[in-house]
Amino acid sequence: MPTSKTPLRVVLAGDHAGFPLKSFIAEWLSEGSSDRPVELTLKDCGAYDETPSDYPTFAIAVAAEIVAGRADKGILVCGSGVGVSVAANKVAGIRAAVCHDSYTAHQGVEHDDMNVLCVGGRVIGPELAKEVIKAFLKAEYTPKERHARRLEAVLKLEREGLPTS
Ligand SMILES: O=C(CO)[C@H](O)[C@H](O)[C@H](O)COP(=O)(O)O
Repeated sequence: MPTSKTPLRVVLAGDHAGFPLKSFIAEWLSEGSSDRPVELTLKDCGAYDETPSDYPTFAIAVAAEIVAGRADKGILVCGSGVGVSVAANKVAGIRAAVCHDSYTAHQGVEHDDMNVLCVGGRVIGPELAKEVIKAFLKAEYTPKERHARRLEAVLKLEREGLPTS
């Protein structure tokens, strides 16, 4: 994670169904926008128009940036947020969730170390999306013992699969 002096590295992507909202988000978070919630750099991995496309492509693009250490947090947009979250969560190291309210968006980071926020472009409008994204980007994981214990159990499941007994 960045220090207070380092900009947050954010990666954004979405399919055709998410394209209108993703475009709005990209413009809002772009360099030069006066309204950005935190210091950040933004990488936009597409889609770049509403030509029908497949959401796993974009979940993979965002997950790859995070797993490679080139981004700190990701934002994915599809029709409902579900497709991209299901796909992104298949990647080790990704903790993605659909959030359409700001409490879930910040609590998911604080308790669960969520690193990818998924939103549905056919579900929420741009102003609510801004509130949700603002909460997500500003939040930091709180390494309390109970959160760390639960997160470690999740990471063990990711590493080892289901317990045999
Ligand atoms: O929203 C989704 C699933 O919950 C998907 O990720 C896609 O965005 C959606 O299925 C696209 O729908 P379309 O009918 O192909 O436009």
